[in-house]
Amino acid sequence: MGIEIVGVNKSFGDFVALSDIDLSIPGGGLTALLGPSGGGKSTLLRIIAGLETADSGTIEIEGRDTTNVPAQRRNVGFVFQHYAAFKHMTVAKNVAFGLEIRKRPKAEIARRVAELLELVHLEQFAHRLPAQLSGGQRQRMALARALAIEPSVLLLDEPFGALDAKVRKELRDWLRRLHDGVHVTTVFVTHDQEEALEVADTIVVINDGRIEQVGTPDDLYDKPASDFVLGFLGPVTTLGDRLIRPHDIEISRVEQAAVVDGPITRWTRVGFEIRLEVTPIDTRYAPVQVSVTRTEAHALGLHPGDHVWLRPAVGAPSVVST
Ligand SMILES: Nc1ncnc2c1ncn2[C@@H]1O[C@H](COP(=O)(O)OP(=O)(O)OP(=O)(O)O)[C@@H](O)[C@H]1O
Repeated sequence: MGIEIVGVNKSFGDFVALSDIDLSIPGGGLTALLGPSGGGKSTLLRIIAGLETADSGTIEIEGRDTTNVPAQRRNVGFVFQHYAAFKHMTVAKNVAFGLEIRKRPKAEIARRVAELLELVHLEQFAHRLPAQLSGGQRQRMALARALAIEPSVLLLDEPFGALDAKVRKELRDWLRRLHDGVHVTTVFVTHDQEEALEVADTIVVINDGRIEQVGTPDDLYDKPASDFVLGFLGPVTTLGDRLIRPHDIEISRVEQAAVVDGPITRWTRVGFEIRLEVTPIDTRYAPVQVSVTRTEAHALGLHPGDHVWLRPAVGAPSVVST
């Protein structure tokens, strides 16, 4: 059933943080709220959790209207970027905490904690203190703790944001696998488009307090609804009067039907990729950035200064430049 958000607005003083948000988050899926800093992602997540109240609108979680239900009764698990663990308690005690305050039988708690620690691959760290874990291990403990109460939804606010790139990458693969095993409706906030494209089933792009687009990673990548979405998911350039990705441009050294033509005025090698700038002879148009692999450049016989003809590759997504 998932989460139904209808007509949510939120302002802080004069500042509009969220404007008329309507959103259905599918049950059992992994949904990313993606957008630039300050766009309103965390505010929306906190409203779903009940940590913040909307000025208007309703929130339904798994078919139950929770708009006026306090956070602790919404049955949500929440993980923040900087997880506040109980420093004096062992990892196992931290994970058990939610079950202990719910006064579950001791044997059940012990069994559940063992299961959860296995799930997050921390079995051998059960008796350590949080300070004796790495950042990535601490976030995994936070997830185990959030999952302990068997929440109907799991809400993650930049859960890997404070970790270095390599650990982030490992944890995002791990989160995907964990979710494939647990299937709890999960919503996570990220400003990293690669993280969202790689991990999520559904991506909600949020900018300036509004939803720009909702779709699968393929939908967003192949059919961006706006120049903002196209630009947010990776590098873009202008080709004539359209925005397009630099690797979606077909380049030719022989004259062909083209949007623009002109000399290669810049040539930069970055690993396997060559980034070119072509300055159109038609001065109404801006220089175009084109990306080709070294193999392609070689096959096409391209060199700095060559005159080339550019057009969009067949099926390449593009939007009118505004
Ligand atoms: N309690 C508050 N009081 C005043 N302004 C707030 C408050 N909480 C958030 N804001 C403002 O609302 C806007 C949206 O914040 P929010 O944290 O939701 O954005 P975000 O998209 O999650 O960005 P980030 O990735 O930087 O956290 C920001 O401009 C922020 O300054």
